[in-house]
Amino acid sequence: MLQQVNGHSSGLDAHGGEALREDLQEFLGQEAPLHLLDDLTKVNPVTLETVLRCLQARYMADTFYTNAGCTLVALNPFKPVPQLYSPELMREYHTAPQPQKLKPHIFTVGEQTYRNVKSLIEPVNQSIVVSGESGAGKTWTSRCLMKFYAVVAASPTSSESHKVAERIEQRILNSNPIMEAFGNACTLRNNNSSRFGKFIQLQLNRAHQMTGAAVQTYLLEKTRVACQASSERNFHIFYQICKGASADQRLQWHLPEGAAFSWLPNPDRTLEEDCFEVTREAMLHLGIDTPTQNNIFKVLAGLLHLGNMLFADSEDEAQPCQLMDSAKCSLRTSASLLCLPEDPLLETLRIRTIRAGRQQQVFRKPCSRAECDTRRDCLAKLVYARLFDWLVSVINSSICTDPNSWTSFIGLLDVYGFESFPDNSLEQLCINYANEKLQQHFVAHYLRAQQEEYAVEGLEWSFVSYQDNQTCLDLIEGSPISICSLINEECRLNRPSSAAQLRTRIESALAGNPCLGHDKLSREPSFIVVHYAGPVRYLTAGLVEKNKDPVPPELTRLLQQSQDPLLKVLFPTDPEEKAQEEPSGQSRAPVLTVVSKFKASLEQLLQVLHSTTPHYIRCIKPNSQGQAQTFLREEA
Ligand SMILES: Nc1ncnc2c1ncn2[C@@H]1O[C@H](COP(=O)(O)OP(=O)(O)OP(=O)(O)O)[C@@H](O)[C@H]1O
Repeated sequence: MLQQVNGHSSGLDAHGGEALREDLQEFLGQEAPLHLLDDLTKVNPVTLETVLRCLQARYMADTFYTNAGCTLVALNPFKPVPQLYSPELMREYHTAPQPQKLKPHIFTVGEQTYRNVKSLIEPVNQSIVVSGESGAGKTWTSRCLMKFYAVVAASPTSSESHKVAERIEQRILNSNPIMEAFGNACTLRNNNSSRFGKFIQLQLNRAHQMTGAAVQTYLLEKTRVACQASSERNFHIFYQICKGASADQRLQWHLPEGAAFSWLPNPDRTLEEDCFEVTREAMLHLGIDTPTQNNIFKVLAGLLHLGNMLFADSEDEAQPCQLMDSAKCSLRTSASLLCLPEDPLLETLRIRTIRAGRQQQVFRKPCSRAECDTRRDCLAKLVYARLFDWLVSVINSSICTDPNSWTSFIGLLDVYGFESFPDNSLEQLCINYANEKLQQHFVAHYLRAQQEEYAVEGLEWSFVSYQDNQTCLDLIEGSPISICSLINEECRLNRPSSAAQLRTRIESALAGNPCLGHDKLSREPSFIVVHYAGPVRYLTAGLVEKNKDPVPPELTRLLQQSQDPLLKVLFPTDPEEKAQEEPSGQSRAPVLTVVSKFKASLEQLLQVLHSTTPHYIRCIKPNSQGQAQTFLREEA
């Protein structure tokens, strides 16, 4: 990133432009050795064209890792390359006197990080930030790094401690199939797409052996339980139980072969991720016994039947909507699987209770068909999200050790990449906000720190102006007014406001920010945020409601009545919890919106990252079809 004074200027005056073209031609003329350039900073001149040519040449030569200064670029091979991840190779990088002299690899990053911990130079704790778009290989890379540490952070001398490390290592590795079964899904971009972010803290003792780990997850895409985009699927676990259940289990869970579920689209598509046995095995290893597993799967089957409960429009507004004839059986089955009384389940879905007046009188109001659907979906999302959090806590209690037994850690961050769809909403806003924060962290750490270091050392160099994304972050999260504060304000005031009004409020309050734009041609009310990775158009419709993520208290109370052992754990009848569940507008407690919770967890994460020495791996998807040996530059 740093440019020497005597090097080639990037300013394109007439002579400079000519010089650059000549350099470019000269560079591209040497096609043959291009793939041997193992550091993109050695590419000269550094242009999009030359960098992509270099990566392409390396990809075609089956060389998937390239340094880019302090970052490692990882190209997704889209084919198995077992020799690249063998334990022998791990040991080779681990024992090399100077691993950075070996070919670029994620193991170089892994080993460098490990040596940093051993060196005890502050900050001792390390983090590896794995970034890239969906399907680029972040989860794969994180998994490989975990395997690397499981091998190199085990003690070769003491067989007892080796066993302990292996046990912990195996448990840590076993957390992957569970989290992927419950948190990953097949999307248009990736058959095994993580629908949540995660930070794994690998904990090391004084002897630098792995003694435990802790997982923190971020923003599970729970809407997927009840709503899947066309050609996408629900979370893998639903397909696993439908495909992998035994005849006996099918009877117990009411899942006859070929049963159709509205929340289970594309069931005919079989993926390697559909392996129920792998999930069950991993759960067993982490201490989730067979009866508890069966309980989990029974509840999930209950949710599938819940999804088949379709309501008909009510002719009289004063009367509750009726269930469609075909859905009556689904009500019965769902109620029985969730151990809920049938009538209260139906009533809760179709009748809203409102408290009003000084005495908080309770009124019952029949819901419209759309409201019934929303309440049904909300019930499923509520159960699934709590189940996911509970699983993460079970995983943590199985892989965590006594806080006194570890002294340092290596954190692996696998976050969702930057997203831009034709229509974007709150989910993308949060994801892209997280990416802006990480980009800022990256910029601050490498570019600014290094340039300042050069200045202090008096080295001769020319200042490279880099894109600082503070303006964009001010727009999203700044104080006192930002997009986040404005949508939070709408939630707090709980006033009726249309999508158009929200757009106007955002546009007028933040007009001065150059990162805010608007799409004149857009028919739906929207605003544009010019992110570091490109402009994204967000629709304002539904933003406030999604941000509130309201859970009608009747739904929680209903689930607290369940006789199912798992649901009893997920929905305890704790008075404090009851108070928290009060919907916005009825409670005096400050509204905890999706955005404010996400912002708080992001700030916590950044604090952890700031306290560590960071390392970056940027995963790149060479084509969007997932094909090996294909590098499509226009898509990169
Ligand atoms: N190093 C690799 N070797 C072989 N195949 C790989 C490698 N990295 C990724 N893949 C393939 O690419 C697919 C997508 O990778 P992965 O799931 O890690 O992407 P991701 O960046 O985590 O995506 P998302 O953000 O959607 O979760 C994998 O399922 C695997 O088939």
